Amino acid sequence: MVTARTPLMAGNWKMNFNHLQSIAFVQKLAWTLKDVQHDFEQVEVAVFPPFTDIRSVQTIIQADKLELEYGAQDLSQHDSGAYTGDISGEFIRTLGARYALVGHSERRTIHGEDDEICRAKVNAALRHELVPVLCVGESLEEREASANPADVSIKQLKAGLADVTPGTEIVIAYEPVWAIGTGQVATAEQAQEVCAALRGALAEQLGEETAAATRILYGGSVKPGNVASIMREPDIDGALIGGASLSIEDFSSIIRYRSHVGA
Ligand SMILES: O=C[C@H](O)COP(=O)(O)O
Repeated sequence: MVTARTPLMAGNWKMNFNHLQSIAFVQKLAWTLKDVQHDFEQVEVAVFPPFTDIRSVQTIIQADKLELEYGAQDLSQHDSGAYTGDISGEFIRTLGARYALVGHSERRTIHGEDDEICRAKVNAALRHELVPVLCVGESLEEREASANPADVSIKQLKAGLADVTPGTEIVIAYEPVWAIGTGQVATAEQAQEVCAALRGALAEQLGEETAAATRILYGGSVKPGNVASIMREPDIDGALIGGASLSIEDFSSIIRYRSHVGA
């Protein structure tokens, strides 16, 4: 059973793997974790496939009774109607998904999603009983221009959660844009500094109790070699993993960070 702040290792596949590849990957991941006797009560594992793979991933997880969770990489802020190309939270929830990413930096920068859209998408996810994973983080220019590296993330968090009420389950993912896909991971101290500030902002907005129960993930070039030091930080409750989540070896090693020497 997943309890508050059970570490969450979330693999964001981005636009990788077609539905056939997704079936093979999920099966192999499950076998690998079974072989190493992964304890799903200690670390929750979730995958975020492209929309077209979600049904296949659901079928494998249900048929083999796997303890993996899954979610969508995005969702529409609308529920139904004339929104060509959009996918509603209701469709995603009907496929058994638990999570939906909102405001990933690639959505913000490539698709122009601003804080208002993210706010509407967080609300749409909650309307359909999906747990929104709100992604926040600063670009390199923003980090260099600001006295406080957490300023941009706090602004994005407050805007995205503007309509959320205390006690609601949400997940925050801090992803400094300069660390995504670059191999340039934030140091554990840099990540902790911003995640602690985000927890403070959550306390201001939703109260101490909700802040203490909310998982805050770090994302940006997480690999088997750096995950243990990141996970030692008190305000980091998991990782949102891009590139390394496409390799069974790397992703399962990240999931098993507790077994790393010195972890
Ligand atoms: O959603 C995942 C992040 O964008 C991190 O991607 P990355 O691990 O390839 O740097």
